[in-house]
Amino acid sequence: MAQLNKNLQHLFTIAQKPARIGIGLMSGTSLDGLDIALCQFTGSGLQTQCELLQFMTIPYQDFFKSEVRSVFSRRQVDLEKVCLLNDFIGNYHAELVLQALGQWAIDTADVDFIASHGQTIYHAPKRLHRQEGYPNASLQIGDGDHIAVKTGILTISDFRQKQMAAGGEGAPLALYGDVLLGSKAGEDRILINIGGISNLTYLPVNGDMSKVLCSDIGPGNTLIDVFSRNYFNKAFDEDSAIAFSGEVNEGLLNSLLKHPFFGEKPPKTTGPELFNEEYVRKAQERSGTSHIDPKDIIATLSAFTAKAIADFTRAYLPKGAKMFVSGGGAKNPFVMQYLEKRLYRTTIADTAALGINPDAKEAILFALLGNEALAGEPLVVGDNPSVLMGKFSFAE
Ligand SMILES: Nc1ncnc2c1ncn2[C@@H]1O[C@H](COP(=O)(O)OP(=O)(O)OP(=O)(O)O)[C@@H](O)[C@H]1O
Ligand SMILES: CC(=O)N[C@H]1[C@@H]2OC[C@@H](O2)[C@@H](O)[C@@H]1O[C@H](C)C(=O)O
Repeated sequence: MAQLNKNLQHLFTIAQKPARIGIGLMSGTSLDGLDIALCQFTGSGLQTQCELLQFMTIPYQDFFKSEVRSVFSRRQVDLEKVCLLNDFIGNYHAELVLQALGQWAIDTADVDFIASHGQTIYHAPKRLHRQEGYPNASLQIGDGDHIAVKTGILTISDFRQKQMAAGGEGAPLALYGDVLLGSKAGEDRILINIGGISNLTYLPVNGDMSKVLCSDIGPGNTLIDVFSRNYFNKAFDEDSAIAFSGEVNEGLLNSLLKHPFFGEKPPKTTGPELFNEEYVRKAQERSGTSHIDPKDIIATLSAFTAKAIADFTRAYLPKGAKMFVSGGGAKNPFVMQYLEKRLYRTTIADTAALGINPDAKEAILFALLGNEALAGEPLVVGDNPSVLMGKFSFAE
């Protein structure tokens, strides 16, 4: 029988290891930086044991942010810039991985794989684009071959395409990680991530996979960030200082919540393609609040994030479930307090209570999906696409 070539032998060896070291990379819609999670895995599927060995977020420089923003969630872009950024981001993320490994004093040869989300630049489920004959679509850039060649580490990337090919909207992939790491028999749980966009996974008390629900909810920090930048020249509303100094405008809040997306049944996905500056401006026009104090806009947008979560929870999830929050929004006290007030009968903690670092959760998710791509079996969770995701890039 012919020998497997070197790449396939390497793949085979890693796939058969009893334990694997993997790096998960997440660059989210907030564009704050690259999250890098170094994880050790034993087993796969529902038997997965995952230990977070190291984690860091390397903040992006302003130049990089503005380059990405020039194409991010925009319908009209400089196509050459998209092409350049795809390779540039792959290369740049590889450099950041090498930087992190250097700081942790870990040799690249000790890492079995990198699982990279890339940078979403456009997310277009059918519910958004509504173009006859076109499928659900989503585009993540930051090419995996560049990461593999530059780091010398087997890289798995572009996870969302397979999930869409199998009928999904390409998100939230948190479903798979939350089921594998977050379920606990005897406890009704809601795992919620408040990043640029907020999403949640409901994990039922009896482990009934047909009842698991994972969906985007609406804006997380994205609108708060945009308006903090525009009006206050701040990347975000740190510790809700601006929101606490303003007042929620109920007219604007109601207008923001009036969009068919909120009435659509979950699971559903969204992004800054919908929840953007124009969305807010239109809501302001409709509610006659175009000239209110910018502090009140920030307070209202923070309330919008929290109320959308509370409304979703009340509409679709059983009372009494415990809520565990992750993502940067968990550090926004205005959002958290508003949520606690609206869901006063719900116990709310951050995912640290489950032993999951709330900042690292999404990067861990991708490491986990990489581990599954190597050694797992497609997970069956209700009607959700049951597939292993990710494309393999070899270093040589
Ligand atoms: N101390 C803080 N006070 C208020 N907000 C904060 C604080 N720290 C972080 N944030 C918010 O969290 C955001 C970053 O969140 P996170 O890193 O979870 O987003 P992301 O991973 O890019 O998003 P997504 O999950 O949508 O892809 C910041 O842009 C900011 O809005
Ligand atoms: C297309 C895309 O990048 N979506 C992100 C975004 O950020 C949060 C929310 O919208 C979620 O659907 C998803 O990311 C997480 C990691 C997910 O797929 O679970």
